[in-house]
Amino acid sequence: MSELLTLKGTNGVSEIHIESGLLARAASVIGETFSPSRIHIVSDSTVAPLYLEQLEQQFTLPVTHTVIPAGEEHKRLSTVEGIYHDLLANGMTRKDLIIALGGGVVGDITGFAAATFLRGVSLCQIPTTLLAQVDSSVGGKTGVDMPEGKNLVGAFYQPRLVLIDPAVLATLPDQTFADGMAEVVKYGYISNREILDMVSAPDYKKNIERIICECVRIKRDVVTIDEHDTGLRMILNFGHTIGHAAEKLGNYVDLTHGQAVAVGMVAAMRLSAMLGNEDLSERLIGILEHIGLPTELKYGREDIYRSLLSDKKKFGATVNFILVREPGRAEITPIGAEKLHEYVLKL
Ligand SMILES: NC(=O)c1ccc[n+]([C@@H]2O[C@H](COP(=O)([O-])OP(=O)(O)OC[C@H]3O[C@@H](n4cnc5c(N)ncnc54)[C@H](O)[C@@H]3O)[C@@H](O)[C@H]2O)c1
Ligand SMILES: O=C(O)C(=O)C[C@@H](O)[C@H](O)[C@H](O)COP(=O)(O)O
Ligand SMILES: [Zn+2]
Repeated sequence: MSELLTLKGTNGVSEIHIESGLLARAASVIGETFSPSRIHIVSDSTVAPLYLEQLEQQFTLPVTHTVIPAGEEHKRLSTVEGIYHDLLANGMTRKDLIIALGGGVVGDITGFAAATFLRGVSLCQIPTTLLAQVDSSVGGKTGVDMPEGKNLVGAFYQPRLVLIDPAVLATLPDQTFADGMAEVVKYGYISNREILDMVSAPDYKKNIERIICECVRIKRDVVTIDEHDTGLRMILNFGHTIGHAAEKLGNYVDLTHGQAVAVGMVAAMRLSAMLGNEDLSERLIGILEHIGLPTELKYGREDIYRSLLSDKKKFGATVNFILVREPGRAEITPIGAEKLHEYVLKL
């Protein structure tokens, strides 16, 4: 199975290749797109020992790298600063190429470094987690977490190339695979209910390539319509308003992003029911349990409410909340801060 999708963004076209075994011939695909003088690869301390050498040895031009410590708690500005120093020490110029080899953390940090270093250097994403393959490597959101909240500093910056090799998922721990499935379930609820049937099957992992292609296609279509998150793109935030609040309360270590999205989607379904819509939380909980994801918020509701006030969908005293009233279709619903407070306390 091999798929090529394109996404037209304001800083150019993003080509997204999906094919098992692609990492082994990444340099030849990269050579068809870029002609840099040098390449700098950013990876993390778990992914680098598994895949960095395999990638580096394919190039004949100078290749350097930065290996950052693995983990969400390192998705912060000081890590980006370290990458800038390595880029400068290795003489990277504007015509050169930066590659992100890793999960969503490496992708978001490296994307932000590429967007800002010398005011913009070409970027290739090679996502190695399911979450990064179905979501974070596509669409150009880059950035870092702040103690005050999730992803609060960043930039929109499209990678010129995204190389998705589902074969690298073979080394993922089960829990990290499940994290990616949280975003897959999100796509099912916001856009294509057939995904929900696929992931409910006992052997859903067998269909993972098909699932990846469908999720990437949905993300490509949404981002093409609203690259800068001013309207439709907000549906990709289903489960994230409360999810991000929980991630921050756990100091980015107690819950993974995927786990936070899982509990955030259940909370969003319950909140939707409080607004008079059909309660869809029971099936969602069943699917998440089948995948191995948590479903219940472990933090005080008042703390959750305070924490979600840093959400990027808040405008004045209103938060644009993402609701699903029927599987496969999401709605952006403005909720006043006072009402939201009342609902969150009842979750
Ligand atoms: N930019 C976006 O549009 C977007 C979308 C969704 C999520 N995100 C961000 O993505 C991040 C979460 O990404 P994630 O779940 O990939 O986490 P992650 O990058 O921390 O990766 C999870 C763990 O898996 C390890 N790993 C990665 N690939 C591996 C492999 N092939 N084999 C074995 N281990 C491997 C990593 O080293 C890490 O320890 C969050 O910061 C979230 O905010 C961004
Ligand atoms: O690409 C998007 O848009 C998304 O919302 C995808 C989310 O899965 C992702 O976690 C994103 O980083 C959240 O965006 P944010 O703007 O709420 O930080
Ligand atoms: Zn997400």
